[in-house]
Amino acid sequence: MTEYYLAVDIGASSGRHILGHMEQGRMVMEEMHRFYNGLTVKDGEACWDLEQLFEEIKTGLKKCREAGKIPVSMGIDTWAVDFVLLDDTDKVLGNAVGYRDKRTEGTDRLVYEVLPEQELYGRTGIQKQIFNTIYQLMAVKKKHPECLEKASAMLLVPDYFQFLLTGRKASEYTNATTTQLVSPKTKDWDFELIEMLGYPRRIFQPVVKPGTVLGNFTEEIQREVGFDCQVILPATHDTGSAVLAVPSNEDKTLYISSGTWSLMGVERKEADCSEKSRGLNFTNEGGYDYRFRYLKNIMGLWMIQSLKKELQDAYSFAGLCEMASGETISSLVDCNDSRFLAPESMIKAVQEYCEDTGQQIPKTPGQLACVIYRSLAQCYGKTVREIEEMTGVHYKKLHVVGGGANAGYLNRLTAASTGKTVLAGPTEATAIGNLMVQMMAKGVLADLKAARQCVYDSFEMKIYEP
Ligand SMILES: Nc1ncnc2c1ncn2[C@@H]1O[C@H](COP(=O)(O)OP(=O)(O)OP(=O)(O)O)[C@@H](O)[C@H]1O
Ligand SMILES: C[C@H](O)[C@H](O)[C@@H](O)C(=O)CO
Repeated sequence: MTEYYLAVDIGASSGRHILGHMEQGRMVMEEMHRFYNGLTVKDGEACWDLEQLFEEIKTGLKKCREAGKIPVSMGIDTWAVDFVLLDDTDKVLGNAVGYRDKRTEGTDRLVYEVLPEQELYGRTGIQKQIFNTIYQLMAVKKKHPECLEKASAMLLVPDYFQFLLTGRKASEYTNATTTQLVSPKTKDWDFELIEMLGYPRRIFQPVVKPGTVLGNFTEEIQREVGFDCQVILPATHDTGSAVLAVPSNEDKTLYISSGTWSLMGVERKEADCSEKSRGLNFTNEGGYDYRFRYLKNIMGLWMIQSLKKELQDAYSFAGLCEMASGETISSLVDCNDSRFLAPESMIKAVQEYCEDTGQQIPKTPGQLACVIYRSLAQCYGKTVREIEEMTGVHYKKLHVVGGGANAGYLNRLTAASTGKTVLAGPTEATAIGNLMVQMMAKGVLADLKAARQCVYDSFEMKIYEP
């Protein structure tokens, strides 16, 4: 009988339930449910609708039952850094504020009053992003101290959903590292740092590795969805899952996990917490098997997503990409400029940047998309050179995984700007990486090497030469 495994992969713009099984040594995937995700404003704060997302999670589970494809196990991954605080009756305290909200403005200074930025990087290895959990908790401490006082637990978003399914609280390691409160040496919470910052120690749950069996569904969930299954923690940070599925067993592999963000980097055995690395704003995110993802967060296709939304979804992603490829405008923006993180209008933000820098102002949808794609590609080129400088390795190929691997024009630009052969795909890398960890935990895939070989054998890649 076929054994199914279920990955629930929720990105910042969409979520999906993907069932996976093995057939003659290959992984076969089937999409069971897909749903929208995005931020909505509540009490003046940009929030995730976690209740709605949990409903979608259960809807997808019911669809598996209806199809007669009940998974042996399941696991959830989402974007990183965001969390909920729970009181001692497990009720959520305050809003589920999203990382693009402005509440963290100025909280970096408050953190650095406790510990200088250089020291913080030296002990966590995590890139400064104003939305990291460390700064978000400082915002809560400043604006809603009563929430921190009442809190008995902090759970990152996938940990929270998995708690709702099983009744068990834990902090999955790969996602926990994005809080900037975990030590790359001990792979555990840095309680000294946590206490210095005045965050209550009691709210931090035990850190557990991907592959941990969290437990079975509660009786209530079993009754509602109509079956029971094990919850096995994947790399719950979606980037952690996506990078697992980069189809290469070569020691020196360069990748971009391309979705809402473009996460460009390499895998390393040790974290580089040096001043030089901090200066270039590289991060050392915790990965499967205690590998580190040495990478840079680049603003990514969020810019295209925002453009598409602002144009009232009049064009598809494929359409925008195609239109952009026919344009000749040469204006470029610095994608990592903070003005692009959460602008009221992405169109205006791009146009103003071009105006401020004396470049041609893009006007049409095609021109706007062209400027964004070209700017992303330029940023990839610069980042590759920095990675090569930091690692002392010359890379020949660049793997692009995630939804952005569909963007043919961007892939062509990327090959040109980096000088690397671009291998695009798989596009559902995050779900695949999620499934890989469950299958490794169950012994269906022997180890990471075998699992990556299986991805290579199972999914197509498109090749773009520089
Ligand atoms: N056919 C296509 N042509 C061009 N671009 C595409 C196409 N399909 C998807 N994309 C790009 O991929 C992006 C979606 O990627 P993906 O589905 O991995 O994101 P996500 O899961 O919602 O978010 P996250 O990266 O946070 O996980 C879109 O924003 C779009 O820019
Ligand atoms: C904030 C983002 O969630 C995070 O940095 C990124 O790695 C991600 O999760 C992309 O989906």
